[in-house]
Amino acid sequence: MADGKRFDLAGKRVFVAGHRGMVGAALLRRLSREPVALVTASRDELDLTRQADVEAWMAAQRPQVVIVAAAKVGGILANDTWPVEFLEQNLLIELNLIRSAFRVGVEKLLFLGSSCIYPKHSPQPIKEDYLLTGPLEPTNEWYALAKIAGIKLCQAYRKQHGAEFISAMPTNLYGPGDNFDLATSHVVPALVRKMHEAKREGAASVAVWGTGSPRREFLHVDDLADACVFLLERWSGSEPVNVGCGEDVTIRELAELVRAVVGYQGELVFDPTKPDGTPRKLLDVSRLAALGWRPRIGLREGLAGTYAWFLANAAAARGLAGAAA
Ligand SMILES: NC(=O)C1=CN([C@@H]2O[C@H](COP(=O)(O)OP(=O)(O)OC[C@H]3O[C@@H](n4cnc5c(N)ncnc54)[C@H](OP(=O)(O)O)[C@@H]3O)[C@@H](O)[C@H]2O)C=CC1
Ligand SMILES: C[C@H]1O[C@H](OP(=O)(O)OP(=O)(O)OC[C@H]2O[C@@H](n3cnc4c(=O)[nH]c(N)nc43)[C@H](O)[C@@H]2O)[C@@H](O)[C@@H](O)C1=O
Repeated sequence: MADGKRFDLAGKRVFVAGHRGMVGAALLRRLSREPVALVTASRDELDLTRQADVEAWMAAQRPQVVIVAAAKVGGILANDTWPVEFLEQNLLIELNLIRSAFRVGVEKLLFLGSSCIYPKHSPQPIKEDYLLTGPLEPTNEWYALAKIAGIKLCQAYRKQHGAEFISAMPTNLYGPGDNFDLATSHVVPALVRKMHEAKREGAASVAVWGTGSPRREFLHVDDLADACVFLLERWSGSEPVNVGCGEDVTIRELAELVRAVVGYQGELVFDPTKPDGTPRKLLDVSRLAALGWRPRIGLREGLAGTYAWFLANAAAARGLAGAAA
């Protein structure tokens, strides 16, 4: 904790908003190891964009801890294609959850930002206080503005009311339960699916978006979930905390790694008509490291595990329902 005290999760009712998503599911796996009462609500049970429903549900369920892992999330093309949904839905979800958490006396709330909300040309590695110091990446400025508002709202509730609302800034995430729909997914699940299908069909090449030169830092979602529990117990500052692995690769290097993991023999063809996005967004993770947290899952090991999960769950994986494995 910024002030040294440790928040004790034991015996608490913990609401994981967005529990069916990649991060939410990882949080359930991680929290199942803690003596807590897990509280969840699917979108059918509770549409988090509907204020009155969220207020009524929170008043009835009275969670003591809330992790905001629910959001409208997508890759670079999805963000660029649907600015209204990425701005509007994320503002509504975070406003409803943060506001009703305060109204029902939630003891601690963790909000998730993202490395992509820092200024496009931040000095590297990116420190938490670089937020709002320059123009955003145009492809996801809508999502970024919503996320920045969420961080600021948590800071406002702490400043005005002393609320224990904290924020984390995860880097690019991947792992089991990711979204494999090629139109809306992030790069890792997209390349895993494309190379798997190319291998199965004997295709001579696989299209990789952009030039391959942008650099990205990738953290396995199980490491993120562990960092979230760590921060709930040990961080009580107003400032967000970067969560990453401290190293990055080019998209070309990532594609070559995925090709090796999938066992695809064909060519990679780079498509410069697709956006590269931010040239680099490596996080400075010294604040989290100073608290004593380290990631455990390396990229190659994590990609292999993700592909294994994909093979075992292809028929049911999001964006793949019914697709032949
Ligand atoms: N993936 C990444 O690389 C990164 C993600 N993050 C952050 O982590 C969090 C989770 O991301 P991730 O797990 O990848 O995203 P997913 O899309 O996998 O999960 C998002 C979850 O939010 C739920 N949700 C969305 N809208 C609503 C709604 N209106 N009502 C109820 N539930 C809703 C979804 O429900 P349903 O299953 O029904 O669709 C889903 O379970 C987000 O805050 C994201 O910004 C931060 C950095 C990187
Ligand atoms: C995670 C974080 O950051 C996200 O931004 P991003 O990191 O640019 O997201 P991305 O994973 O979609 O792309 C990473 C890079 O990879 C290249 N790339 C190659 N081939 C494919 C491909 O087939 N699909 C995709 N999606 N990208 C590809 C792509 O061109 C780009 O250069 C935000 O949208 C936002 O969601 C956010 O919170």
